[in-house]
Amino acid sequence: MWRRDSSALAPTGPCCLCSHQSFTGRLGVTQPEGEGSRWSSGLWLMPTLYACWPPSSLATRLPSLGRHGVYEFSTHISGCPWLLRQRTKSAPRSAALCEPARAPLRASPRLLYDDAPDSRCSRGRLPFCSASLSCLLSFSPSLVVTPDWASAIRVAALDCMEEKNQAVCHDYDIHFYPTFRYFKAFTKEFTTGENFKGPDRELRTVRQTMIDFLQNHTEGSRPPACPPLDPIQPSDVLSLLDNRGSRYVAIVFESNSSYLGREVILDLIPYESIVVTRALDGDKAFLEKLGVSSVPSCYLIYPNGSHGLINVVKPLRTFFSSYLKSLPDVRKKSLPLPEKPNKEENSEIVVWREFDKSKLYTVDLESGLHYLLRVELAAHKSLAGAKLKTLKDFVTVLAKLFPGRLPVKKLLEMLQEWLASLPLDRIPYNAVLDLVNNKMRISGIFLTNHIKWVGCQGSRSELRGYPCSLWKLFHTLTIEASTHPDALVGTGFEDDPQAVLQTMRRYIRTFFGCKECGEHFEEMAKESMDSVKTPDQAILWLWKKHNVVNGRLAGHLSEDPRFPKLQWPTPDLCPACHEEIKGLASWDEGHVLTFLKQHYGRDNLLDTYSADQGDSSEGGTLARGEEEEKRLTPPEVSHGDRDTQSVRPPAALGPRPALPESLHHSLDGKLQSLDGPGAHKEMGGTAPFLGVDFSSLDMSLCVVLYVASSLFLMVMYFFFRVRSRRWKVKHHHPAV
Ligand SMILES: Cc1cc2nc3c(=O)[nH]c(=O)nc-3n(C[C@H](O)[C@H](O)[C@H](O)COP(=O)(O)OP(=O)(O)OC[C@H]3O[C@@H](n4cnc5c(N)ncnc54)[C@H](O)[C@@H]3O)c2cc1C
Repeated sequence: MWRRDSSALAPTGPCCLCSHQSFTGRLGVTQPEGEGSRWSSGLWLMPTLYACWPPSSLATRLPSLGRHGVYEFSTHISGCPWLLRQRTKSAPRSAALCEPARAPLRASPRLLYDDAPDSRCSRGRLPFCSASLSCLLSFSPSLVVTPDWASAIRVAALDCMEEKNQAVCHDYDIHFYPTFRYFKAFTKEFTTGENFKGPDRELRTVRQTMIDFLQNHTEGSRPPACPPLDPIQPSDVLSLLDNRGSRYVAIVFESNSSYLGREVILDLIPYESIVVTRALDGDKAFLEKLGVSSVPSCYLIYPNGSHGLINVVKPLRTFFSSYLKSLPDVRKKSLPLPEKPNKEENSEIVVWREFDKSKLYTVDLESGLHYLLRVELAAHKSLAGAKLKTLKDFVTVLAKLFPGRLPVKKLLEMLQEWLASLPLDRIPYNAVLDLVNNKMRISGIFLTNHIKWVGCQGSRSELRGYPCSLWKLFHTLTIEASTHPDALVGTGFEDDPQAVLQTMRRYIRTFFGCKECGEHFEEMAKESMDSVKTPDQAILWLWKKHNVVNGRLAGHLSEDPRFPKLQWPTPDLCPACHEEIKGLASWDEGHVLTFLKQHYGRDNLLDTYSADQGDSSEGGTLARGEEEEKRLTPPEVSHGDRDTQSVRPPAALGPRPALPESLHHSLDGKLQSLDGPGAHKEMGGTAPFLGVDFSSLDMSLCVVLYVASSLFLMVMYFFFRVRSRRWKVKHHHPAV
């Protein structure tokens, strides 16, 4: 039976890292497909104290984990069953695990997950919980340090409380918790690893120890992905200045004791077209010659040979890294995407639209709304019960809070009023579509009927798009709810600080085409949405959760290399949002809130690229020849069993790679059906009547004729009536 010994949990400094521990690991093990070809070093930590079980070795456990286990073991430096468990979601995470570990572990390396903020575990909110294993379990192991470093050094945590792990813990002779062990790259033989030797267990110390550990690899044994970390000499700097190359070279000048340069070097590992190196500040005359008056400073050599110091608001790691990552042509190395079966789709040309990332574009929000109302909802043949309620509430929130252009707002209001006045408890989706398409042709009501991404455009057609616009829409709604508190009066949502979040949550759960995303979001919502007590907290909640998703998806196939998933806003967008406490990057939430209100506020909305509202002839812009703007009107007929399945967006909508394979297949099937004959028939373009197709023009003429003939009949009626009266008066002979 395992036993908890809370007295032994006390953070007794170096004692927790006693040298007699041993812990094995073929960490620094292989990628599955490479079998030894790609190696990285690794660190394991043992954050909780529990007794261990009888011996067994990790090596003997590996075969039983199968290929998947080896994969987990290698890519995340873990063969830990709990990691597999986390992956397969077979066992729920236990929040209760936080509890026993709280106080005793206060001084442990809580900031190991500094780069993956989560409200339950992040610094400041639940500091005592922060070192508990369950918090660690919440994150992808590579995030425990930072995803950018993952190809050089990986981190995994092993829970010795888990019965399955106790044999391993015993085998490695783990007695104290947390225990950190380092395993060098290319380690083939069984080794117990190196113990962490540091003055404390703060994240900064652990991170710096990791850097030392990486640097201590000899030249040939360093993980291939890890760039040289030693400083270069002034003569090397001079030769770099003389040589023009095809990429940027950044040189961080710093003092001997600084780790900033090495951190920036590691931060830039996944980026191409840039090399980062570091030099020390020993030779003052040389620094003066370059104009370096203080350290740390970053000197940049541009591909065209020009060079100079870069200007950042604060000389901090995040600011330097963010600046370098945002240089023109500096991109995240792209991961090979699975080949698309359709060659024609492959050759699609994406027209690039210049945009300002500090602005919000109406066209993104409207394209998102178009997709949501005309494509995503179209997957549901009819709407009833909870589904209908979700739609009604969502449209109400949209109608009251959408900050965009008037014709779109009017359309949403019309839809909301119609839905609210419906006596029915089941409506066909087509009725909604008729309204969205404004078949009544009421002037001043209009929503674009095609996709055009600007701030949400991807460098490839399958990246970004709709999910990006959805995030932006939801952020905008939370801001509107906070800045216009009266907007929801009379809707039943007044005084509900969670109104937008809960409505969004239900929309995502019920209608969002990416089911997996919906499940992830639901998990986060369950965890902490209820803690939101004010509209401002709702803004911050969504911002934090979006960053959690960003953290989880960094390096994922769905990541656009041109728009890497970063913790947002980046320092260049909001320098005041970032601060450093004890060497650790952190957020100033007050400034973040101000920034979000400005960024997602009405005044920041740009109408550039938006469809001309006067041109409500559906697809005016398309007619102007922008080939990549596909109309996305689903067929009105044959919904079949679509009620239960999602219509996958065409290539332009993303995030295709993020979706599970099975979903791809079903969605592709739907898409093919959309591509079939008649699939692109315009909604409202023709209306069949007595077997004859009438065009919109025919219908309009009918209405005009109808009105004209009614008027004519009325005029005739009054004319004859007046005439008959006159005739009566004229021929009236009063009786004598
Ligand atoms: C609710 C929801 C859940 C999702 N879950 C998953 C999932 O589980 N798996 C998956 O593969 N994909 C998921 N997605 C899709 C994924 O999050 C991205 O939307 C998609 O990969 C496109 O990424 P992007 O680069 O356009 O940036 P996005 O993450 O879509 O962000 C769009 C824009 O919002 C701004 N932004 C970024 N971060 C923040 C922030 N923290 N706060 C405010 N604004 C910010 C930036 O300007 C950014 O360009 C989800 C989408 C949504 C709407």
